[in-house]
Amino acid sequence: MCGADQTVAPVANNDHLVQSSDPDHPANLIPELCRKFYNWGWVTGTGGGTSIRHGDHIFIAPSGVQKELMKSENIFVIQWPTAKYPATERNYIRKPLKLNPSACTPLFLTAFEHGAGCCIHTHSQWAVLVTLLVEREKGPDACFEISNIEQIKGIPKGKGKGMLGYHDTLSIPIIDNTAFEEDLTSGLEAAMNKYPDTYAVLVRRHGIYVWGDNVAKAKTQCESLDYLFQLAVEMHKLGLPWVK
Ligand SMILES: CSC[C@@H](O)[C@@H](O)C(=O)COP(=O)(O)O
Ligand SMILES: [Zn+2]
Repeated sequence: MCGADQTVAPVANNDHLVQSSDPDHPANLIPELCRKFYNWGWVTGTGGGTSIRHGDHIFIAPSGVQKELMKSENIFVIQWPTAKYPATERNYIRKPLKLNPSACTPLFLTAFEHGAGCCIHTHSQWAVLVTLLVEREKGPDACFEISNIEQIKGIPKGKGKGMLGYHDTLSIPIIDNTAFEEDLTSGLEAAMNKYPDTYAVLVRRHGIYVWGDNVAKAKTQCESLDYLFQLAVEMHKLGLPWVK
């Protein structure tokens, strides 16, 4: 098309940031992943979610919506890097009308500060049950530990350290839940500082935050952990120890 009457469509609210025909674009991947996570019992009843960093943009789902029905047009975009607090000053460069960003946003941003490319939050019942089986008396030292199970090899030893081996012990720190999601942020930061090699933090009576260098790693690590939590619950019922 050419000629003097050619018009340029106005750019409204940076909508182009969530419009792509690439299925791997974060604005398409987040809804697609959440549909899978819903079917796995990870994000039912609006709980849980996921966020992806793509260059200097963070893609975040809205709050309180049916996560499995979300569309790319519902996605928020934040310019990265950004301050985590206060919420109102977050640098949203795309904000869908009539929606609020996920209450998990400061927790996702904490994972990105830690070098993650994707962070997944689930309300998996296996994760919740494991937090109930680990003794609470251990306080800030509470950790889920398991060894000598093949699937442990799906979890990294730490950044640039390769994957855990069959005989290694996997340790996932557990923090206490809070009344409001964003108040979990300091607990998450403390657990990350105490366990700098961890890629996940369990939240007692709530679920888990899992992150990875990219989407595939965050997803497969989250799958491996969920497998291990389910196995651990069944082992507990049979009186089998988690660590050999
Ligand atoms: C079922 S309510 C769950 C929320 O309080 C929270 O824990 C959660 O995981 C999702 O928060 P959201 O703000 O909808 O992204
Ligand atoms: Zn939650």
